[in-house]
Amino acid sequence: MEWNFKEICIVGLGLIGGSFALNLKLRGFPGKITAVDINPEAIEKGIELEVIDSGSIKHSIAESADLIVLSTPVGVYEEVLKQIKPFISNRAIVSDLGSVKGHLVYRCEEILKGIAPFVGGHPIAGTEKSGVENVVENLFEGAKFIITPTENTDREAMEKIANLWRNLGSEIVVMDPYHHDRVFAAVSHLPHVVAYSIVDAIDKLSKELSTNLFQLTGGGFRDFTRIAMSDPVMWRDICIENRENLLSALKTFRESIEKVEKLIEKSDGNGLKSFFEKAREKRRSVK
Ligand SMILES: NC(=O)c1ccc[n+]([C@@H]2O[C@H](COP(=O)([O-])OP(=O)(O)OC[C@H]3O[C@@H](n4cnc5c(N)ncnc54)[C@H](O)[C@@H]3O)[C@@H](O)[C@H]2O)c1
Ligand SMILES: O=C(O)C(=O)C[C@]1(C(=O)O)C=C[C@@H](O)C=C1
Repeated sequence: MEWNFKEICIVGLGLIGGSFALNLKLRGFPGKITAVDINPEAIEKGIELEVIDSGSIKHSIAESADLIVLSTPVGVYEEVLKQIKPFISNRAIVSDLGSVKGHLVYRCEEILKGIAPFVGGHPIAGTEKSGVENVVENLFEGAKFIITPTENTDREAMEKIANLWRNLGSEIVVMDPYHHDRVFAAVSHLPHVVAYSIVDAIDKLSKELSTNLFQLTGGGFRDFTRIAMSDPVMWRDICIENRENLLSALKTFRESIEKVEKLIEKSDGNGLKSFFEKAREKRRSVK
């Protein structure tokens, strides 16, 4: 296996940054792994779990890295890049693992102009948990890793990032950054917002019925709302950074809800059956 990098510094050592570090180690990455986090406990835990070799709350730890990977919530990217900028070596590449790309990728390129090449990336794997204490072995194995180049992207840097993720067992998909945001507004951001909203609705219904409905839930509720246990800061930032695409996906979702609502109102059995059949076939086609 060719690794191309000698020292990787992860900025934001949470579930995803920590899982990235852990799986680099499990796959035999021979170099050093360091991390920066505003939370000293994340660094302590990362060292204790042997996920990183060393870490700090100071950005200066990144100065010997030849790869710096952002894995904070997307809302602080700008602040983080400005803080780390003075410490980026002239050999380093900067990449990220964030859930929103589009304008953010261009903003990162702008901040790093003349300093380091930036390669936007997004692993399509995760869990509803957060924090380095919840790292997952083989999280990226068989998962897609989206790379979002722009017309400015350094192709050699991009190939090195693609190779690194292939080494972790991921399948590389190359996508335009703005297209990425429309796609993931639909398949990831919309379901999360809907899951949080379902919980909100059931909470209201609990009050209406003077019954704690959450004590009476079964598998349907559990399967549907697992992701409503996801980190609120991460999802706040995703919703704001991908606002336009998410609003447009929500509009389409509202049309679907209105459609099924009308069928129920009319007690249209055939209509409902065909609506459910179509959705069932689509869902069954997804592995
Ligand atoms: N959780 C998922 O399923 C998932 C999947 C793919 C991508 N992502 C993306 O990965 C990134 C990280 O998500 P996560 O689930 O690991 O979140 P997390 O909450 O587990 O970890 C985020 C870490 O960033 C640190 N942090 C916050 N602000 C910081 C700052 N200014 N400087 C340095 N560190 C800071 C936090 O202390 C925390 O340790 C996000 O951008 C998210 O969109 C998440
Ligand atoms: O499995 C989960 O808990 C996830 O939410 C993972 C998930 C997703 O929506 O599929 C969440 C956000 C990411 O950017 C990528 C993956």
